Amino acid sequence: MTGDANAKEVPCFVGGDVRSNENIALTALHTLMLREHNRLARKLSNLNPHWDGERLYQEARKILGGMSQVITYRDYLGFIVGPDAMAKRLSVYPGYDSEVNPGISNVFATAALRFGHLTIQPYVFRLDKNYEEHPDYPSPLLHKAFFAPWRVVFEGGVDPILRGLIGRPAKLNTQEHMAPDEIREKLFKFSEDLALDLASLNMQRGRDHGLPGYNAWRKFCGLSQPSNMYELGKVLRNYQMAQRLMILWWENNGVFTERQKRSLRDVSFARIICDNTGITEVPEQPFWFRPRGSGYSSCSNIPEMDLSPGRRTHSTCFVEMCSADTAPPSYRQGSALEANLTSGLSKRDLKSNEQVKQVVLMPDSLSR
Ligand code: HEM
Repeated sequence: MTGDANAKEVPCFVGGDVRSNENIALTALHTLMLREHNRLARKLSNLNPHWDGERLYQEARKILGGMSQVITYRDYLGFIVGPDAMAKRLSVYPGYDSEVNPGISNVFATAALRFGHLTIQPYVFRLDKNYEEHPDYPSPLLHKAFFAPWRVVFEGGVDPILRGLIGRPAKLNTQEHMAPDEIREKLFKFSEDLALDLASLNMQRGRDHGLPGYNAWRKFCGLSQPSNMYELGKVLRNYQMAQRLMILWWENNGVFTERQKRSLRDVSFARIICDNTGITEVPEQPFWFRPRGSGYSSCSNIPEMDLSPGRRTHSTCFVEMCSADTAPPSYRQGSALEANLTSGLSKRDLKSNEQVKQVVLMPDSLSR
């Protein structure tokens, strides 16, 4: 499915993993390597006319596997880890060591290698043969290039895209420019029912995988472990960001007033069911199973949360009553604030309260 008016029906490329279609730049690289495989197979066939198809495939595949390691280790990694790490850890292959566990560590896949997400440009550049913006196929915004194989098939093939990858730089990674909205607000916008947020996915995936927190990794790297706002500001070289990070959790000072916190502590899952469904009788403790009867209450007996501490006369307010200028910073910045801990998103990247939209999930008959 795509939301682009020019989109044409083109099945996804088959590449062993559906992600070969994830964006057209990735599709272009997969296509390049696939062509290289076939080119090698043709050459090998000329050299060894007696080889059958299976042998040609396996030999070409073996060469390509070696090629991809040479290029990754010799040509790419040096730019990522720097010459010292290359010299210390990646210089000469020391030979097979059965004691070395070849598995990738959890933190590498779930956090470290995802550094690449901060190098993503908001456009997929497409350049002509002079390495200038392509006159016929301009560079699409990234969200218009997710799962869009039709752009490769009908818009000039892979050459303009490959020129764009080598003829334009990766995004510079700074505290003020971390993840662009193309991946924060519009990830897979046209192929998912709701757009996703890659920075949030990364953080949540870190929690799913039980990764230790920021200070644990600083310790691992021999760095200090900030324990208050001042120290955090110092290591981030950004006191404003440290302050925003420190007020994330709902019980922290400055997020809710004391009255609001008291009111929040009265919240109950039973009441939420009553308020948002046609159900009129619920167990007071929905997580404790008991057959209907004792322990069940009519919704009219279950107290509602008191929203009055959120009236707009207060300097802090419940989010649904706030306008952007009266909302405390934690709300103005929305859930993306949390992203700052690992990715340091800029204020301008963060969602303003005005942009928070209500999601209607209930049929009309049930909404009150
Ligand atoms: C347009 C470019 C990219 C997009 C849209 C993208 C998107 C994604 C998505 C959606 C995931 C899964 C997130 C989750 O549910 O946890 C992911 C995982 C990942 N990404 Fe990217 N990514 C891109 C580029 C990159 C780059 C350039 C790198 C590294 C150089 C990278 C490294 C990774 C790694 C290591 C994972 C975890 C894979 C796994 O453990 O299965 N990504 N990416």
